[in-house]
Amino acid sequence: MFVLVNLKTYPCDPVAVAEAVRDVDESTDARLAVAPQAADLARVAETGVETWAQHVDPIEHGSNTGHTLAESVADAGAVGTLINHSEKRLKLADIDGSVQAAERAGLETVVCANNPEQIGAAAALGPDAVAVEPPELIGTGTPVSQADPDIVEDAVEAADNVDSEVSVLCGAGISTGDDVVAAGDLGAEGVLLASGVAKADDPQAALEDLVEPL
Ligand SMILES: O=C(CO)COP(=O)(O)O
Repeated sequence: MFVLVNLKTYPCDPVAVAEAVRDVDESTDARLAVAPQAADLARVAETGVETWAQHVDPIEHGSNTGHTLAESVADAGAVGTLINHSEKRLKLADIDGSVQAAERAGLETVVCANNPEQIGAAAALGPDAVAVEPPELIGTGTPVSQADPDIVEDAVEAADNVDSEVSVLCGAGISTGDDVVAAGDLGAEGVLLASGVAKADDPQAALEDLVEPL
């Protein structure tokens, strides 16, 4: 299983969480990674943890003030990027452009979507993976893999119908090892999660619990 920890703009210490993710990664067969804010990418990557961006824009080098260039994200040490997170939604054409920009820069891509119908559309754009995250469950602590298992199974089917090479992750409310196991049982190859680790008093202990059954 792939466990991708999105730090959003939570007031955690990104380097401390990154070090915890790195240390737990060494003790498990699961693949762990962390997605800090763009401004924190370089110092997070310096810890040695697998580092992802939260977003890249559908642009090239040039006059694009305030945008996030995929090549700069890669130069800062990221190996992948989220695209179209529920909290950073893009137009379809821009999702397509961001996937192309990420691929141009050698970044792995996970395109997020709200439901299985959108997952099918996202898979058609050729990312490495898609992630289904029902917005109403994000940050609630109610895990999608238990509260809405159909949405995960339907997302897996929708992606498979379009392109069987595209992996499916799920996210929202996932905070325990049981939640991750349930996601895997529904066909997901990984989970996206945030508050369960980024807002935990002890992020390392939260991560150890998450990967313990994997
Ligand atoms: O949005 C998410 C991950 O990208 C999910 O957030 P929570 O794990 O806090 O529900």
